[in-house]
Amino acid sequence: MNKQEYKQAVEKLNLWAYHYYVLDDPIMTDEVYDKLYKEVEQYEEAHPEDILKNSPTQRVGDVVSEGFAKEPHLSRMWSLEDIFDADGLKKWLEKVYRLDSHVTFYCEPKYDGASLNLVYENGELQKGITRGDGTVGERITQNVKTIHTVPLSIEHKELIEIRGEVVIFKDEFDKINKERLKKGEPPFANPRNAAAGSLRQLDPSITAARNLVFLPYGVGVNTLPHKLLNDKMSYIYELGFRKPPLRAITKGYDEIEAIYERMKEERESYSMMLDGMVVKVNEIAAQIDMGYTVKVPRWAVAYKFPAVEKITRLKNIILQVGRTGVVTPVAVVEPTEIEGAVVERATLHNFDEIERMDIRIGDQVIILRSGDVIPKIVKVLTQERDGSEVKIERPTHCPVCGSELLQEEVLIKCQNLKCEARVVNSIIYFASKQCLNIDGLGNKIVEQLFNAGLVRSVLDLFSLTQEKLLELEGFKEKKAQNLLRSIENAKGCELWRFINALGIEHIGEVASKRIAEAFGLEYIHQNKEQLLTIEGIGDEMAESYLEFMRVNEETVVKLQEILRPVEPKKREEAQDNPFKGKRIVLTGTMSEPRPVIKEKLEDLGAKVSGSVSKKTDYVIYGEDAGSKYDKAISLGVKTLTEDELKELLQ
Ligand SMILES: NC(=O)c1ccc[n+]([C@@H]2O[C@H](COP(=O)([O-])OP(=O)(O)OC[C@H]3O[C@@H](n4cnc5c(N)ncnc54)[C@H](O)[C@@H]3O)[C@@H](O)[C@H]2O)c1
Ligand SMILES: [Zn+2]
Repeated sequence: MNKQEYKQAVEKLNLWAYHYYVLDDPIMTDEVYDKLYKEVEQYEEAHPEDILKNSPTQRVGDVVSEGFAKEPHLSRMWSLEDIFDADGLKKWLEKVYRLDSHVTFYCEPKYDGASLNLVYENGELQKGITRGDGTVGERITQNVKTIHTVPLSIEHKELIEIRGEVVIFKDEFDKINKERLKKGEPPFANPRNAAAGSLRQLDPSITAARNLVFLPYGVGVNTLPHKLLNDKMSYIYELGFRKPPLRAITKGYDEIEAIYERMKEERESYSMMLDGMVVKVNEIAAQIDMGYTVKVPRWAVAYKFPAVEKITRLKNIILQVGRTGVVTPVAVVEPTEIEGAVVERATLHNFDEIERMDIRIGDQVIILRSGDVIPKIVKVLTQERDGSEVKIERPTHCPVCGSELLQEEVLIKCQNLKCEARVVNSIIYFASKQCLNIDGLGNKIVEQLFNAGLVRSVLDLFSLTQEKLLELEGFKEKKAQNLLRSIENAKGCELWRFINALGIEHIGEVASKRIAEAFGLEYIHQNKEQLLTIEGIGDEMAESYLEFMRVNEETVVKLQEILRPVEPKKREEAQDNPFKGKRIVLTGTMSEPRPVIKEKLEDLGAKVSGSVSKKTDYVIYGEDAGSKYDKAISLGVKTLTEDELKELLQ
């Protein structure tokens, strides 16, 4: 890098940082930002006389935006030095040991969210302030007060600044984005930007609706007597703040590496996004001795996890037609490795989204892969275009059957009930785990049966014979017998599975269960009024159900005769008890298997469901409770241990 390139790099970094911090809408991946940042740092080390005042290395990156009152921090807030691999850790440890060779290390997650400083005085929350430039932040107290995991008062009476990260849990993030897409609003690029954007809303009711969670990681001004950071943090958690999913005291390189590997492995299962692990000197006296650079503490470092966002190129768009006829665009991208997996496909949601992003074939894009979900395109790097990119047209005809497509709100649909893609996918769905769970009837086999003309509808499955199957490629006696047996085994299934397997639009597993419970085998002959008495079933669902039954009654009756689904058993009215009529969610490992406890609670007249919402009355948790417990806390839902549950029943 020469001086000219250095100047350009600083400009670039500042532009990217502006989009990242101020607009909460980054235009570059962290990986690329971090790489250029490192290069700038190296240049500055070699040429200290050239260091520009506005270099990102010279200041904490956030900018204080207009619209909020400025508020100075009582003590400075810092950023963190980043390291990316074992070598980086070794070098950092050498530096630390040169300053003090006796220290131990406190390791905890590096949460990917927005920093927040809380000022408590006389045990009351006085102020909530963003990090800003580290010295002055934005006063956002009203917004902060809407966050359930921020206690409004604490048992600690002396002045204290409690620092932490505001995050959005992953499931909440998915929910928000789904809702935004449904309303035709642009989805957030990632949970970090969603959290930062939600925190800095001028209207606190928007912040309140986003279910933000506060996770403390340190203190500023304080009078705490503890000599170890670990003890300080334990005290903070005791005050009513949320604990991290994993923290540990480590002695040195090997132990730090071990806990880093563990956290990296486990992070998928945590409710919040992490972008690394923070390693901090545990001894407070040593921290004070080591002090700070212009920007970061010398006693802490962020040991980053491999990036989940990468830049790649959009090669093409393919259209998939689902069982309901919805045509979904899927992006084909240049193969890119993310965390060990090669990514070649990514979701694009729908055509409104394609138009909103103005994504074109040939564009450079940022893709995000988190967990098992299909990677998403979160950003188009429009600034990188060279003019050769090609616009994407909305399809007018079904790519499979050629019939004209219909635009229904944000969805484009093939209306042809006989469309091959629709039929094949509905058979696949019929046989899938959450429906009739027919072993051995996956995508490939269904396509084979369809193409051979053996199965043109789900009814045909039940007239398959060994003879016919043996004519197919790859089918030997054993395989044919197994398939026929698993189809036979679907008979006598639970009624809800049967209803779910019909694939009625808007009627999923939960609704199917409720319909089965409410009406039993009378499920066909219901009217709208009766359907609407079921909790969770609204207008749209009821109408879709009725329309389906009207059109398909004959097939449904035939299927029922073949499959003979069984009704759920009726329970007797429970006697009065604290759980009667209550909505309950179970989580974690309990003294008995959860289905057993569920059964007992249902005998008491409780409704046990799988996900926590504001309407949940109790979350009962066992050991290793995870995201459901977290969600209960963030929503303010009452939680009970298994022992407390038993006590209430005595
Ligand atoms: N994509 C882009 O265009 C772009 C632009 C600017 C910055 N960035 C990213 O932002 C980062 C730099 O920003 P930064 O200066 O805010 O630093 P940072 O976010 O990497 O690290 C410091 C912050 O980490 C947070 N944090 C989370 N857990 C913590 C813990 N356990 N202990 C202490 N702090 C914890 C705190 O809020 C602290 O302020 C880089 O990783 C960079 O990739 C990206
Ligand atoms: Zn079609």
